[in-house]
Formats: sequence, C-alpha cells, structure tokens
Amino acid sequence: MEPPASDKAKETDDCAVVLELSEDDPHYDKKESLLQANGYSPKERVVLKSSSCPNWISDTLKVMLQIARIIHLDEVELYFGEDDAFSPVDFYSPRNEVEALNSILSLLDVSLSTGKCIRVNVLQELREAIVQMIRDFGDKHIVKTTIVESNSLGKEESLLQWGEDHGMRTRLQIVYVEGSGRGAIAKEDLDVGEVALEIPFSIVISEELVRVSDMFPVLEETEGISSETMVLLWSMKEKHNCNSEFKTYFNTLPEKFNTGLSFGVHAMKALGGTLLLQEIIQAKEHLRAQYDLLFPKLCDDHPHVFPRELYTWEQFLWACELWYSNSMKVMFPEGKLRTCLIPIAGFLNHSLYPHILHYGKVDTATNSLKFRLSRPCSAGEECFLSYGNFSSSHLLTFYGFLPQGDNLYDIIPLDIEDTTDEFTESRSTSNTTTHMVRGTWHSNNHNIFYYGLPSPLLDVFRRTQFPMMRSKSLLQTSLENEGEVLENLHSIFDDMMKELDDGDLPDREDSSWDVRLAVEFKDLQKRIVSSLVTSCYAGLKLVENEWCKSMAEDIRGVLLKMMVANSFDLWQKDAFFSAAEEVQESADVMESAYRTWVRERREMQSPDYLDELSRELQTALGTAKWQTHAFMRFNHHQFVTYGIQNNQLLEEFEKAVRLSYGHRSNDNTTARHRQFIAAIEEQISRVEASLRESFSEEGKQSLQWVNLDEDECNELATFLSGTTQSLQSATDECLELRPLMRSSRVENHVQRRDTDLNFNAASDRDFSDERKSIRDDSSSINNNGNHVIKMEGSEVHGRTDDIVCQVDRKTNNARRTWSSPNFGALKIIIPDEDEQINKLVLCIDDTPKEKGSKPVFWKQRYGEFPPGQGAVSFLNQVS
Ligand SMILES: C[S@@+](CC[C@H](N)C(=O)[O-])C[C@H]1O[C@@H](n2cnc3c(N)ncnc32)[C@H](O)[C@@H]1O
Repeated sequence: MEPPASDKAKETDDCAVVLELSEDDPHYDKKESLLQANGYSPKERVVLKSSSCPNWISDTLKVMLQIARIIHLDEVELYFGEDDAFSPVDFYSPRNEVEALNSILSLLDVSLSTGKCIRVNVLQELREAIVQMIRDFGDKHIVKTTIVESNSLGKEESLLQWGEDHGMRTRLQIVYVEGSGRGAIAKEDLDVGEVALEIPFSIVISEELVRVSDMFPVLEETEGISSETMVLLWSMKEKHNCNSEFKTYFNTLPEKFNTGLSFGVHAMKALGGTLLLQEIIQAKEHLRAQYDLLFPKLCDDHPHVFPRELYTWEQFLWACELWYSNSMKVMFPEGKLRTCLIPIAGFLNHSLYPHILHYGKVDTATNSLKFRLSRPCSAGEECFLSYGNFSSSHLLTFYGFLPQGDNLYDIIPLDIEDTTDEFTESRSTSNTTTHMVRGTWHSNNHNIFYYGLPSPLLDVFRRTQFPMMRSKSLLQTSLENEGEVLENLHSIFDDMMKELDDGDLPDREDSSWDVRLAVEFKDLQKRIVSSLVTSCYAGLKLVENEWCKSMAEDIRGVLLKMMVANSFDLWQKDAFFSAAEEVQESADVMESAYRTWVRERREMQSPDYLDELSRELQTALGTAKWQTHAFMRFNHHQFVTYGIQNNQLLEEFEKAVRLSYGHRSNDNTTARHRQFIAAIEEQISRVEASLRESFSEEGKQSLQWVNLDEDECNELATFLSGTTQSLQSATDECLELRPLMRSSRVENHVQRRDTDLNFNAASDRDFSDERKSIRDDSSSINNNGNHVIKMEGSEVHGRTDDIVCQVDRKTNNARRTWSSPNFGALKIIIPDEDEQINKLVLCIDDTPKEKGSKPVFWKQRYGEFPPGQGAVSFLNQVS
C-alpha cells in the first residue's frame, strides 16, 4: 500500500542513518538479543529529525550511541555487561565508548560525503556534537608522561630521516618516556580524525621480504612452517646484514627485550600461585619445542643460509620477543592479514585510553598505512596506540610491562564445562561462553543476585544446583540456592587466595626488573581475588539477611494463624479480635503489593508501570500503618502521632498494653497482643525500608503518608472497636472503606481474604482444618530450618569440601610439579539436569595434554599456539 502523501513528504524531508550489526560479528546472537531487549533492531534506521525540537541533538545521539555501544561490545564487555541489569546500554569501557562515538562519526561523514541526505545542516550539527563528545571524553583521560631528556636519540632520528626519505610523514616526535622506553608525543594539537603518522607500505617488513631472499627455497621445503616463522628467521639474519635495506631500523632495536619470556628464576618463583607462572612456562616450552624442530637441522643442512652463530636459542628468543612486542597485523590490499614490523610506528606505546585504535589497513590510494586519531591529542601529549584488548598477564608475558590504570581486561578465565546449557550444542563455536572473573570493583551492581560477580558465571552455578530454577526470586528455595552458589564460589576464590598468599615475596625495591614486575603482577592478582572473596562474602550476608526475613515472615504468618486457631476462643472473647483481623488483613494486602512490586522491579518492567506499583504499595503500606496505629490507639486510648517511627509505635503500644492490662488482664492476653503487634510492625518496617531505599536510589521524594487528624483517628478507633459487637457488619463496613485504601492490583487477594475472614468466623470445624494446615506449615518450617543448616552446615560444606579437597590435592600437586609440562587439566564439571548436585566435581584429567593442556583450575589462556602449524605464532592482533 502506498504511504499517505504526507508521510511520503516526511520521508524525503528527513534523512536517516542506519546502524547495523554485521552478520559476521562473532557475537551476533548475544548482541542482537541485547539490541532487541533495548528496543532496537540489528539494522536500526535512526531518522534525523528536523531541528525544531529543542533536545533533538542529544536525543538522537543518545539513541545512536546506545546502539553503537552494543554493536561494538567485545567478548569481555559482553560477558560482564550483564551485571548491570539496570543500565544495560550505559557506558561499558573507554575502548567501547571511543569505538562507538567514532563509528557514528564515520557514518555521519559517509552521509555527508554521499550528499544523499538533503539535510546537510542536520548532519553537520550532529557531527559537531559527536566530535565534542569525543573531545570531552579525551579530556577526562589524559595520561601524564614524563619525558627523559638525558637519553640520546641519534639512532631514532636517523630512522625518522630514513623514513622521510621513503615518504613517511609524521606529526609526532620521538622521545624517551619515563618507564616505557621510547614513545611518541604530538608536535602540535591533533584533532579527532587527523592522521598522526603515515608509513609508506614500502618500508613495512613482512613475509614478502622472505620470498625474495635466499632462505625461501629452503623454508618452502620445510614441512609445516608458517609464514610468521619464516619472517622471524629472516629477521634473525637480517639484523646482522650490514647491507640491509632495514639497517637503520635494526639499529634502533634493543639488545635485550625485557618481556615475561626472559623472566629469571627469582621472578618465576615470585609468580608462584598465579596463572601467569604456568602461561610463561608453557609459552617458553612451546617456543623451545619449535626451535628444536628447526635447529640445528637447518644449520646442519644449509650452513650458508642459516649460519650456526646467528641461530642460537638466545637469538631465537630475542627474535620471538621482537615479533611479539613490536609486530602489528596488517590487512594487505588483496585482503590477507599479515604480521609485520612497521618502522617508526613501532615507537608508539600502548595505553588503556589510546588515541589510535585502527591502523592496520593499507590505503590503496596512497599505498600507505595511516595512523588516524580516534580522539584528539594535544601538543606535547604522548600519543598512544591500542595493542589490543589485552590483560595485564598477556602484556607482561609478551610486551614486558603492566599498564597504568584499571585494566578492564584483567580477567581470570575459568574452565567450566557447562553441560546444562541448552545453548551449548546448537550454537556456533564462536559463541561458546568462556567464563571469567575480574576485580569486582569494576561492577556497579553489588545487589542481591549480582554481588559484583558476572551473571553468566552465577547462572552456570545456579543451573547446576537448581536446574529447574529459571528466575531469580526472593523465595526461600531460590535464596538457599543463591547461598550455595556463593558458598561454592567463595570457597574457590578463597582457595585461589591461599595459593597467592603462599610464600614470601622478595622486596620490590631491591629487586631486578623481572622480580619487580612479577611482584607487581602478583599484587594485582591478589587485589582481584581478594575482591572476589569479599564480594562472595558480602553476597552471602545479603542472601542470609533476605533468607532470615523471609523465614521470619513465614514463621510469623504461621504464628499468627496459630494464635488465631489455637486460642480462637480466647481471641473471640477478646475485645480486640475484629480489630486485629482488620489490621492483619491490611498487612496481608501490603505484603501482596510488596511482592508484586519486588517481582516486577526485578523483571525490569517499564518505569511507568513500576511507578504505578510503587504508588499502590505506598497506599497499602500507609493503610497498614494507619490501621496498626488505630488498633493501638483503640487499645490504650492514648494519642500517638501518626507517622511515628515503628519501633516507637511498638514501645508505645507495649507501654499502653502494660498500663491498660495491668489490673484487668492476664499475662497470656498481653503476650498474645504484643506478639501480634510485633509481627505486624516488623512486616511494615521491612516494606517501608525497601520502599525508602528504592526512593533514595531513584532520587525520588521521600515517602509521603496520608495524615489523619485526631478526629479521623478517633473515628477509626471507634469503628474498629465497633467490630467487636458485630463482626459481619464491621466486615461490610470495611468493604466500603477499602476501595480508598486498596489498589486494584491486589483486589483479588483482598477478596480472597474477605472470604477467609468470614469463613474463619463460621465454625470450629473450619478451624480444625486450619490447625491441620498449620501443622503442615510447621513441618515445612522444620524443613526450611534444616535448609538453614544446610546453607551453613555440613551438607553444603560437604560439597564445598569436595571441591576444596580436590582443588587442594590438585593445586598442591601442581605446585610440586610446576616445572613439568605434564600437569593435568582441572575442570569444574557442571552436570546436566539428571545428574545429582553432588556431581559438581573438579575432575582431574590424568592424560597429559600437549600444547593445549590447561593449568590448574584457571583456564589456559594461550591455547592459540597452533600445534598443527608447528610454528611460532604472534598474538598481538592489531587491526
Ligand atoms: C612497540 S614497542 C613501543 C616502543 C618502545 N617503548 C621502545 O622503546 O621501543 C613496545 C614496547 O614498549 C614498551 N611499552 C609499550 N607501552 C608501554 C606502557 N604503556 N608502559 C610501559 N612500557 C610500554 C614495552 O616495553 C613494549 O614491549
């Protein structure tokens, strides 16, 4: 059907920007769900409305930024992003923010350059706003660098000259920077989008150079050798070639690279208990194995091509460190990604807040690599690259430094086999969830069910312990499950902490470079693991409190029923019977409204709906408070200001009870009334505290109550007292009053209670049924009581101990044999639904795995060594 003419006009009048999630994205499914959960599609067309609307720029940018953030999430951000369920498309990380802002900028630039959108001024206004956002973001992340003036830069200047002779252009100056060797600072103010450095393709060192060397015919015949290994072997020889075209470049390289691969024994010892220890060992063993495959055979067979003195193990390791710490991945014009050395660009240091994110694509128009700024860099400021989204352990192993600042990629991977995950079989391997943890200070959500820990990890443990449970709730069974999950995690992290605490650390100040780095790394690991232990512990306290509250509620409910049932005769004769019924009923209405509100909040319903529920809860709470107050007023005929604190209320009541019953009541009656009001009071204060907390979190006005004047209070008291004479008439009257106090949402519940009320009053037979149900309830309390013991006692510890013992056995074993490559993999196996919970075991795989073998419990990180290729592979993926 043709759109109406007015719509047509509107469509051509406005123009749109399309933000699209690539179907090739390895995390397509997750991102698609996240987009949809936030009301966007994977191909979202954002219409650029006319500027007549006052907030149009910020509104449009907000939408675009929310979508772009999701599109640019990486695996780690996606994994941890689920923690913050309340603000799903807020800021994720500096990297993500700069990526998202730049992607919008380039979309706007494309629209401007194609000229398709006739609203050029609209596009330009948006562009300026986004550039300003990028600048503001950059201003918050300026890294302070100290330039060391004393070091000579003769070789570096020669290289710059050589580069310029070949067509290199730069707006950067090479300097020595304290703590990181050479670095590049901006010679002038550079804005977002500007090119800081342009390297002609002709000076890039890549495998192409091997192909034209005398080595190639030999290497071509060598089975299973990768092109990366070929170029590494080439560089070992070229370094010593006096006539090399790249001599000026090789002259600038250090004699020794201080990376983790060169760590000495003391540094390795200092790394005891960390995953890094195993990683470095594995990496070195892998390299040694590769070296042994090639040498001395190549030297023996081709002594002229591979002179023995140039191909020692030490030289090989030097070359590996060069390529690991200095190479970049470059997309060649024919679409192939190759690992290259890029002279001059190799002076750029890494930062968690980089200026340059993308630099690895050959510009075919200029036949050069352009290093364009994704955020501005002021004159004199160090210009940083991103080497990749690397953890500190990766940066330490392959680059030999720990970055300044809080590294969001400092994760501890966990090897968890989740057979309960119905997703696992059907989805593609790229979507396989790698479980991990990081410092819980990164998380904004430390509430119950989150605890600052990653939700996917918690969910895996939840599924194991309660396979049928799909939603988080404040129900006791769910809380018990939470308790067990946290107990298990606490025990695992506690165990890691013990490993890290093992042994004395050398004094950092008196140590060599490697020991200093090792100690610094271990401190970082301790900080991470300690935050995990603390968060589990805090989570356990939260769960325990919630559990106790819900338990107390149940006990109270049963107690109240018992009070009514067991001493019904007494209650019936009691002057307060009907009034108590009324108060109990309004407390029930409040409880029901409270549960609805809690559930819907957790389900993240729309703010309007939640507001409505919160108003209803407030009304129900107000009614309960009001009736409780009136009940007490009716009891002791004493004025108590409405809105008085609940504990004061209780004290008042107790005082009044003592006074009024002193001469005309027995202790049982007093105790019964006191018990009753205490139970109601606790219920009210719990609900009120929750509401207040949510109001203060959301910055809303504090709770407001309907204030009754004294006459109204008296009227209510009289009304309540009147109910003793005629139960039925009081009930009818109450029904008339109720619509003012009750919400529509809890009406059904109210009506059921009304029936119950009449029913209770009807006959003794019904009360014997009630008593029966009370007995049933009590036994469920007993069961629940046992669950408490389970949470803290032997049963849970039994399970936990299984893990602890096995982790201990395994880790002790690993510690003894850390220098051996043949340690087994340790996995947490999450059994499927049919299996018993106590099958949560740490299974020790006795079969030694070759390169893929995993270190104790913590996941092996460097599974990337491609065993099939039998080659050195470089991990610094730069794109
Ligand atoms: C590509 S090079 C960068 C230039 C190097 N600074 C130099 O003098 O040759 C990579 C090496 O620089 C150092 N580096 C890079 N970023 C660093 C940082 N943020 N802090 C400390 N050292 C850093 C590390 O030694 C790393 O192996």
